[in-house]
Amino acid sequence: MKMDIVLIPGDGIGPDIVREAVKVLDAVMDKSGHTVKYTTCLAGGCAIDETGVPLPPSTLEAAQKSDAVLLGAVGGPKWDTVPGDMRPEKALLGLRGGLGLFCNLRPAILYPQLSAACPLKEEVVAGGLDIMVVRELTGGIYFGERGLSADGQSAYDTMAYSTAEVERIARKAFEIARGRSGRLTSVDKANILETSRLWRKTVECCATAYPDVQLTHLYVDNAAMQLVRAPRQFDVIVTENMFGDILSDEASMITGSIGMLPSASLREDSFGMYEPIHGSAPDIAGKDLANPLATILSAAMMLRHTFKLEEEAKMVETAVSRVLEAGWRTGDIFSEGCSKVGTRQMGTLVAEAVGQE
Ligand SMILES: NC(=O)c1ccc[n+]([C@@H]2O[C@H](COP(=O)([O-])OP(=O)(O)OC[C@H]3O[C@@H](n4cnc5c(N)ncnc54)[C@H](O)[C@@H]3O)[C@@H](O)[C@H]2O)c1
Ligand SMILES: CC(C)[C@H](C(=O)O)[C@@H](O)C(=O)O
Ligand SMILES: [Mg+2]
Repeated sequence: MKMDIVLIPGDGIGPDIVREAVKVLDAVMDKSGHTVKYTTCLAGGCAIDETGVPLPPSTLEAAQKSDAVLLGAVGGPKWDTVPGDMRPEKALLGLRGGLGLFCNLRPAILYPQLSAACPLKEEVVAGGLDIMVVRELTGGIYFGERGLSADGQSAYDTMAYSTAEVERIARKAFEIARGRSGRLTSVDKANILETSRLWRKTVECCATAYPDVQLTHLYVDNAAMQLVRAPRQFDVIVTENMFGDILSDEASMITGSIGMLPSASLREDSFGMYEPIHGSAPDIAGKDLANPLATILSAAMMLRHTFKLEEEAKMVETAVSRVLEAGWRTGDIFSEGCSKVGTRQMGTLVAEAVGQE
């Protein structure tokens, strides 16, 4: 198979971590005989600096023509004062919205080797943790009308959802839950928000087609609390855009670090954009300190979801597991008795472990 992949390294640690994921993808190509063509494109702060806009039309076009996109991260203090519509983060919304990527999968898996890096008590996570957060990605408050009054003294953002938008993400979540333990938690704020009441009603309607899936509803504040009290009660969580953003950062820390959580942003066909859930981490950018595993695991999700190469995806995940088993850790997941490595060495170790017997 020939894969046409657009790379968008972005800002901060973005280039560091994408470089390591490419190392690992190349190792997979060597072992599997597939071939890949990379096209590197600008988005985010670096695109503002080069072209004056966060998402150059050429980047969106290249992404549209490709099979899949691997993105690092965008943003940083340098661009924090630019007007809202021109911020680096707008590039992400432009890509997600422009490519129609409504379904964001964020798997929070606690590798048994990383139990010491999990901040929760041992007994709370005993038996492991494997939660799939299904986040609606092209609607809600991120994409609603917003504004600032002329005198700068008031502002608004609008959260809007249609039944159709809720239905398509709910169906995805039910399908995913059906393929796992059959438990689905829908998270909303139906005690306050009209959009959440529509969300809940629509999810309930969808549920009738999935009698084998056990559906429960939680308010988002309770869900945030339950995630640290008893995270093992969750299997698949489905929620709207902003709640999913916040809950996935929280879930990531239970797995040891935000540097461990990959994501896939999907639509109905096989195209996808893959990125770690964390940001550009300006505090550690360019210092060889970033954990590249979330990006490497995002590349594994790309092999699985876009290219349907399950075996190759598992090769990458097994390689990560083996490197952790051997005690190698970046600073964010380090614990006593382990060996500390930098971004580059972690990438090299995983690439070397790919396809090892
Ligand atoms: N998808 C994206 O591109 C994305 C996501 C979130 C934030 N951002 C942007 O990134 C910038 C920084 O945001 P922030 O500080 O709130 O969040 P962040 O995720 O960049 O960093 C939060 C903390 O986690 C650490 N961290 C993040 N990724 C890490 C990794 N791979 N290895 C080790 N440590 C890691 C950072 O050092 C920092 O201490 C902002 O401009 C924000 O808008 C972009
Ligand atoms: C940078 C921002 C737009 C983005 C989001 O909120 O979706 C990020 O936090 C993420 O989780 O991917
Ligand atoms: Mg986020």
